[in-house]
Amino acid sequence: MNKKSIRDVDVRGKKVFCRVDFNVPIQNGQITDDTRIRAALPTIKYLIEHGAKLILASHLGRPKGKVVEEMRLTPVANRLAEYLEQPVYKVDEVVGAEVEKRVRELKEGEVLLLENVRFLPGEEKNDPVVAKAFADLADLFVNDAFGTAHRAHASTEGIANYIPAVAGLLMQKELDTLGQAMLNPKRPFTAIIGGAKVKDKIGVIQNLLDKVDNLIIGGGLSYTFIRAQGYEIGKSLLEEDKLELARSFIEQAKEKGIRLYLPVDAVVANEFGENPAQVKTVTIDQIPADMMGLDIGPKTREIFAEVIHSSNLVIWNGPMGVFEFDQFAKGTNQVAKAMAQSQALTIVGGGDSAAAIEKAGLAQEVDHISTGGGASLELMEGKELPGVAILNDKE
Ligand SMILES: Nc1ncnc2c1ncn2[C@@H]1O[C@H](COP(=O)(O)OP(=O)(O)O)[C@@H](O)[C@H]1O
Ligand SMILES: O=C(OP(=O)(O)O)[C@H](O)COP(=O)(O)O
Repeated sequence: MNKKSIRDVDVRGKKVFCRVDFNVPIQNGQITDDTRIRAALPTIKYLIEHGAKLILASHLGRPKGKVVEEMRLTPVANRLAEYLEQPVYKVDEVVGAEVEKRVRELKEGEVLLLENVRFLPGEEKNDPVVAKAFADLADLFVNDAFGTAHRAHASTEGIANYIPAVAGLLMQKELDTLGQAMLNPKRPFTAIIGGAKVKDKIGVIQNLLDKVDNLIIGGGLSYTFIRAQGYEIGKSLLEEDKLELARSFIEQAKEKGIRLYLPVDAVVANEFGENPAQVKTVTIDQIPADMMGLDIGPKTREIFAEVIHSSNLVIWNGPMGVFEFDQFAKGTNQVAKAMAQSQALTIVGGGDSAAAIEKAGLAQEVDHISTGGGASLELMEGKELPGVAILNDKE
């Protein structure tokens, strides 16, 4: 990495604004997977041990510029305090007089966590006023939020226009590991894309088509492709305005000789939820009009696992189904298992995919779990991430 890191600067006695990605899944006020909090610990501990006055900032979910009570970072502050075995002071605001006062009171080695930065409308707009307000709190900006490095927001990019900016240890590790894997990718190279952020992920497929040998598409994302193939998908997730694009990807894959694998069967339900009244497995051309696909079916699971076993590099981003509910977790679990058993270099990216592999108890069996889904995909496509580009270069 040609960017400066926290090891290249003196942080003692300095106020350090450290952007982390604490966007963890929370259900009923409880954190269900804290991988991202644990991943940020090396940087946080380094800064504490080296005498920084640490201001931590993160987003949680997509509150769209408004205060959403369930998206406060309080449970995160509590969990972090347990890991650090020291208090994590928490403010209920992102900027303002109270925040400034608490920052002034910070002593070396103490930690203050700001409220969810996306409560401010200016965060995602990368409003210079907000970026400057963040910068005014600190002497140094540390970006350790790899999972959000593909967003040019006030706390990930804008702030670096005003104060010195360096990478954290997680950011450095992610960039080095993923960069290394993509330098000379082992072949056959397989990418598995799933999940629900269709709009975000469909774009990366264009570039992946120039890199991979096999492309597997599952999860919510796959239904736009299944529809593009001409099948009825009932009430399944559909991104209508991406149908043309999906069609063109199917064509391009054919022309380029890339094997594109889409689900051939699905587990469908009459409603979205843990225990729908009707659940059944159907072939992909038989999805009833009043049902929705919530997982890949058994035949698809088998095919996807075979492709994984025959590859030498596999990147996986996004669950194959609504894995949060056990009866729709089989596809995701089978992919996780195949990844774990594979001899290939295996890289898992994304909050939910990481949570799924953690939940399956297979986290130790893959080569790298990236804390970024969209970010790792964009990096592997060859794009420069705005939250990295803005950091100070090594001299
Ligand atoms: N068939 C489906 N229909 C609706 N949602 C789905 C489906 N398959 C997966 N999902 C949902 O996708 C979400 C994860 O998507 P995404 O955020 O894109 O993944 P990641 O965080 O791994 O990048 C999960 O909450 C999961 O329930
Ligand atoms: O969870 C995240 O991304 P991911 O789902 O691609 O892993 C990051 O925290 C970024 O969140 P965002 O996609 O709402 O900007």
